[in-house]
Amino acid sequence: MPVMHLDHVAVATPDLDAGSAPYLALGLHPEGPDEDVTSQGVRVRAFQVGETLIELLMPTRPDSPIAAYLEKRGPGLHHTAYRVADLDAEMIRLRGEGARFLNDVPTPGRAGTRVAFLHPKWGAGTLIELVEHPHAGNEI
Ligand SMILES: CC[C@@H](C(=O)O)C(=O)SCCNC(=O)CCNC(=O)[C@H](O)C(C)(C)COP(=O)(O)OP(=O)(O)OC[C@H]1O[C@@H](n2cnc3c(N)ncnc32)[C@H](O)[C@@H]1OP(=O)(O)O
Ligand SMILES: [Co+2]
Repeated sequence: MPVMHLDHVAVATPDLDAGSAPYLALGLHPEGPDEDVTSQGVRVRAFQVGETLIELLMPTRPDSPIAAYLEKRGPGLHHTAYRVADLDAEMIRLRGEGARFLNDVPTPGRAGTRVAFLHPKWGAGTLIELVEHPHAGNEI
């Protein structure tokens, strides 16, 4: 069984500056510049907390999954993401356990990562993402 590591906790917000306020008050600082992830229609601002990031996600187009989430549920916790060393192998393993992925194949994520999402029904009511980093960060 692979070791899992909490890579990030994602929060949906309609406004990155307003959404940042609680984290700045907690004394956290953005990790680098905001990043547009065009494949997902989001702009991301990340705050490092230990080995985990809080990622604020703002939609950049109306068909973004984050725009749909904000419309239905309003701002709040969107998903948790777990770092894996080999995403393709982990997708095969989890499919063998009956997991229901939303992607057939990995898609680009933030900072050069490859990511895949599991359906919230499979995640017992939460959206779960798996993340593979492009370099040594995979050694977990
Ligand atoms: C920054 C880039 C990248 C990274 O590097 O980390 C990202 O994180 S991108 C993040 C945004 N991208 C995604 O979320 C992609 C995967 N998501 C999706 O495909 C869809 O959002 C979804 C999960 C399939 C939902 O799509 P939607 O059109 O809203 O479908 P439904 O309304 O039918 O939802 C089905 C079912 O799931 C519940 N739901 C939806 N979103 C969530 C959620 N975030 N957490 C928990 N549950 C969720 C929804 O309420 C429905 O439940 P029922 O009503 O009981 O059927
Ligand atoms: Co994510």
